[in-house]
Amino acid sequence: MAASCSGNSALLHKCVQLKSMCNIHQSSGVFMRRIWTSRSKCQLQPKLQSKRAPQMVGVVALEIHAQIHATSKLFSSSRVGFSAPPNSHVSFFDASLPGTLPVLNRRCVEAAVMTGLALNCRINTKSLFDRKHYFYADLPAGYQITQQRVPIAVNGSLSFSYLGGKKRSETMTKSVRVRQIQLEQDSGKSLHDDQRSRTLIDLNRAGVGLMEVVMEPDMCCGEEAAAAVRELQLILQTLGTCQGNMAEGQLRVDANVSVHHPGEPLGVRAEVKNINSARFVARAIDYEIQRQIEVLESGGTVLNETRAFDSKTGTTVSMRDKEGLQDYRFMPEPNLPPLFVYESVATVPDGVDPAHVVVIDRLKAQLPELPGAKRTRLMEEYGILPEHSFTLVSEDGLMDFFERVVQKTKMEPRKLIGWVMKELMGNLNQRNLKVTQSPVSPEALAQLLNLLESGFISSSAAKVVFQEMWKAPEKRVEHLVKELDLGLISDQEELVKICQRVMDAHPDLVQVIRGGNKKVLNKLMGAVQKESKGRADPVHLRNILEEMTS
Ligand SMILES: Nc1ncnc2c1ncn2[C@@H]1O[C@H](COP(=O)(O)OP(=O)(O)OP(=O)(O)O)[C@@H](O)[C@H]1O
Ligand SMILES: [Mg+2]
Ligand SMILES: [Mg+2]
Repeated sequence: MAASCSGNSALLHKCVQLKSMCNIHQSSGVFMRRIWTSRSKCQLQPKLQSKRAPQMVGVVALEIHAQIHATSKLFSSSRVGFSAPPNSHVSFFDASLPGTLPVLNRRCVEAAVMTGLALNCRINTKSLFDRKHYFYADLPAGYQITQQRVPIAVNGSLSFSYLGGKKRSETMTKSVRVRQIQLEQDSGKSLHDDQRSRTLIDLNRAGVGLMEVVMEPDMCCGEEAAAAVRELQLILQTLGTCQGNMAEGQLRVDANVSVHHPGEPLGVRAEVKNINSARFVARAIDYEIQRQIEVLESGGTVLNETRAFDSKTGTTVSMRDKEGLQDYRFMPEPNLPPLFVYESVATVPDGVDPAHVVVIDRLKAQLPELPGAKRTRLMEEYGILPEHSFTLVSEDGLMDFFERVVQKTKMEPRKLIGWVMKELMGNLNQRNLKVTQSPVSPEALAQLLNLLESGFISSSAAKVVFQEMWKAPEKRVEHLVKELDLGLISDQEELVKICQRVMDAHPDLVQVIRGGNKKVLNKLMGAVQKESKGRADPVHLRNILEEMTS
């Protein structure tokens, strides 16, 4: 494998065909199955393969930096704003002027505790802050305040599901361990001015609160890691602890990747830093797994190094050697006392105002319904398919839209979901609109579906009305149906007349039906619906046509 694929382009080509073997629970959680992201050439050549040791597999762990959604920074009262003019949100502390001291922002601590609870972590009622030293122009103090020794939350898990399998229609469920969540400061930003060969520093981001979610090496391929990132993003957005906009750097992923033979100790990891989209996470990891396999198979060694993902070439490139060179000289932060949070109001010591401290029970009570629970409830309560529950939960506002329609209509949720997925989402996607921007309200859609359910209009007529509602949202649904003359034909004679006209126009079809081929009746029905603009009740129409062609 290595001999023929030493160049970058060959590697890239193979990477696209990467096979990642993952042992993973299926949705029932009862049995294990293997999934393949795609097939590699090697897998298709069993003769070559059989002489070799078992194939190496990837091992992946993520470290995710999530910017805390708060109005001010972690240790200062400066505002947090993504697109503010450079250096407009910088306090003396953020710029590390001598004599300034950190003051912990309670909102950031609450966000970390809520996130810890949502990720099934144990919350440390006493946690500590440390200094981690490194020298970058955008880190004015020369160190970052973080939580290396005792972080705020530990020993959690992140469960996520995604559609996988051969046809991408099976729900795969997986759980990865969360080692810890630590509170830390973000750095500033270096802006490189290539024309004048200089670097400018913007400290607006310096000191913004971050939660670093550190996972254990429990994943095996890019697809899994991307699904984990998407799920964490949704959880954080649901909690409101991070806005999760990856393009704006609110969620940044470092992917730790190694390869080994199953059953043997883990290999040396390389860390691909600062990946800013879930899709790139998948691509970077799959590339990196394949690169490391190539290196080892051609007799080389994998370096413990930091790499960067280049989205243009789809490759990872070395940034710096990590081992040995990086000594962070960790030390306790002398300007911050231990951080105490309390299990319940009852455990808050005398003399401390419970209103001014973080109480875990209080935050637990505020936890919203999380994405995983939402999906399960949607499937159990409304009997809808897993893939539909995914879309409902992932699209902002869609689940709320769906549930409001359910409340106001007599139509079965399982039938109704088709209207939401096909008609509503189809129209929104075509026009690049969000659910909240839909001109058709849930109430209006419910009225339309009620007319359909009560037999006042046919489903094809309802689709026409839906399009009209889109164009004229101010008009009442009943009014539109009348205006378009789309109510079902209740006059039997009129329907018989239309049927006769259609039969006269299609004598060939009538002959085939009379000859015994009853399936062709559907064609005749379609022609009548076309002629009547979908105004014939299908059951009634079938009865009439059956009689007239007998
Ligand atoms: N052999 C391995 N293969 C893949 N991932 C690994 C391996 N060994 C450790 N990891 C993962 O690497 C990460 C180590 O993160 P940690 O924050 O402890 O150290 P760091 O990466 O050196 O520090 P930082 O990136 O924060 O400066 C964890 O997510 C851990 O699960
Ligand atoms: Mg880390
Ligand atoms: Mg790291």
